[in-house]
Amino acid sequence: MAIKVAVLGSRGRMGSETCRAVEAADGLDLIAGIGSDDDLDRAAAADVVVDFTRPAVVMDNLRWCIDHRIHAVVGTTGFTPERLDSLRDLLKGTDVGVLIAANFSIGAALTMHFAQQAAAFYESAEIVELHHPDKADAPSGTAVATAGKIAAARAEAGLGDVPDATSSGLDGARGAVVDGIHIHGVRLRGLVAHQEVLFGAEGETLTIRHDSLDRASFMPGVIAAVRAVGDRPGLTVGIEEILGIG
Ligand SMILES: NC(=O)C1=CN([C@@H]2O[C@H](COP(=O)(O)OP(=O)(O)OC[C@H]3O[C@@H](n4cnc5c(N)ncnc54)[C@H](OP(=O)(O)O)[C@@H]3O)[C@@H](O)[C@H]2O)C=CC1
Ligand SMILES: O=C(O)C1=N[C@H](C(=O)O)C[C@H](O)C1
Repeated sequence: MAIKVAVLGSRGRMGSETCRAVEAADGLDLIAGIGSDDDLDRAAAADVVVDFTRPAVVMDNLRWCIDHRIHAVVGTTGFTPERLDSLRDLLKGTDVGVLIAANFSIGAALTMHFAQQAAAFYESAEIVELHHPDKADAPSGTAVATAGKIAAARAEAGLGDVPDATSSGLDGARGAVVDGIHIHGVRLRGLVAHQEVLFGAEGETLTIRHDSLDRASFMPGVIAAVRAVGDRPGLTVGIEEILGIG
């Protein structure tokens, strides 16, 4: 039987791309596209809700999904450790699956995986994320997730703080610091979603770069997550396990 899918944020950049991908996918049936003015009850018959909305509304959407026993695939950014803990609490004792990924592209998942592997070998690490200028949040969710993985690998390897002698400068000149890793954000017309992870040690640097040139790049991951989420009760963070690199 087809999986019935509702898309929240269906008139947005990612939501509209997702509606097209769901309609084109075998075994998936798009039953509702929901915008900010629409009643969520239009999604009540869905097996899976896909959320590409805004950090400010996504938690309310997920509470509604869990209350209605509907699985959710979430690409919206803004998931702090506190938000993830509160979702785990809400999911306890249910068979609902929620899968959240800051980035559904294969290349971004591989970038994070490679960055985590490289992190233990380099004294310095910084991230540059580059996006279209209509993006509302900074730094990107992908950069925040990447910083978390690098920081965890550094801690496990016993590395201390990244070296940085800056003692004076303009606010923001060294980027935002997430888990001890500096993240620099670029917003430029013409871009979609791009990230460079830079590592440095004495006499060498390593740069891992990923470019999403089209939002189509996110769709294989979204569709795979929609197919998988019903068999994964509880909270899944990232698509690494679905790709077999988790
Ligand atoms: N995980 C991933 O792979 C990716 C994640 N993202 C993330 O996805 C999110 C959306 O990005 P993007 O599509 O570019 O943003 P857009 O601004 O293009 O789309 C967001 C949409 O959400 C709608 N919306 C807002 N509130 C609600 C609500 N309560 N119910 C239903 N719809 C609502 C908006 O409608 P309205 O205009 O009417 O307010 C808008 O159409 C961001 O957090 C972004 O970072 C983006 C790309 C890839
Ligand atoms: O807003 C975007 O466009 C993107 N958002 C996600 C993020 O913040 O990491 C994923 C990707 O970078 C595109």
